[in-house]
Amino acid sequence: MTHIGVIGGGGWLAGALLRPVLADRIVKPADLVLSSRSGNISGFEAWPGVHMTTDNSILVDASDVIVFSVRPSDLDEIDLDLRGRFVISVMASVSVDEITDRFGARRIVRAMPNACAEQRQSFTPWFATDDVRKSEAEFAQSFFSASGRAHFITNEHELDYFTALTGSGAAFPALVADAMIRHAIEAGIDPETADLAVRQLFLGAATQMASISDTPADIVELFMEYRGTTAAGLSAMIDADLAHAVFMGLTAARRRAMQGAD
Ligand SMILES: NC(=O)C1=CN([C@@H]2O[C@H](COP(=O)(O)OP(=O)(O)OC[C@H]3O[C@@H](n4cnc5c(N)ncnc54)[C@H](O)[C@@H]3O)[C@@H](O)[C@H]2O)C=CC1
Ligand SMILES: O=C(O)[C@@H]1CCC=N1
Repeated sequence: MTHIGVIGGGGWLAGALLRPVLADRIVKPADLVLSSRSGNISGFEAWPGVHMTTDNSILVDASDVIVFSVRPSDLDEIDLDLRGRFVISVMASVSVDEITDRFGARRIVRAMPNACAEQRQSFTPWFATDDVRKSEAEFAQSFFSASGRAHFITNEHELDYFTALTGSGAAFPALVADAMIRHAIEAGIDPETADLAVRQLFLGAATQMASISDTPADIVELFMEYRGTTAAGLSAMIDADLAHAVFMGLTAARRRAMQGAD
């Protein structure tokens, strides 16, 4: 894979995915074309060789790999003939069948990264149609590995589930973190310290959960066994059915992901 074109290359997710790819030299700046509505894309100042355009047909002509990173609602205005081309899509809720219907491409990788890609900490499940060549699948794996953990899956429907579970990135943990910060402020801790404390807590917790073999359920059990302050807090949260709220949230997000592009 040599030349990469990213439609919607000025967006949040595209930048988060591409900066690690450029930093790791998986793609050379001169081999990358980004399209946007304005043609002026910031965030790539470190790689002045990157090409930018407002014209998606120029991008397609210059690229071996065409990456779609626009919002699903922006697709209607994109009219391209991609028959015989290799396409990677990171768009939520847009199936490979829809991409084939709209653009004619059959060699499609569909992936669901999240915005933690910017910190190289995305979890990125990806699916490939049967027609995708080995070299293209290898490119997809290395492209997404630059920004986190890329994970090949064989069932496209699971991507809609992962859109809810992990595509949301920091959003769901941030909701819990914000509730903790607000509680700390109500308890009299100054807002700056509360913010610092909870961010560090989440960093420590995430680092620990990623590095030890105990599951999250094991960690809860371990603290419950102390029958101390943490167990008192955990018991109250379990009694308040925190898990129910999480299940409701993930179910709503999955339902939305399965509704398709609108
Ligand atoms: N932001 C996130 O955390 C995640 C986003 N996604 C998916 O990634 C896609 C992009 O999302 P974001 O980067 O967050 O959105 P965004 O709004 O930041 O970026 C989309 C970009 O596409 C550009 N664009 C729109 N129409 C265009 C056209 N015709 N030609 C060229 N560029 C065009 C827009 O100007 C914008 O810069 C969406 O489909 C979303 O579902 C998937 C997982 C996570
Ligand atoms: O919230 C959204 O719809 C997109 C897809 C996954 C993350 N962001």
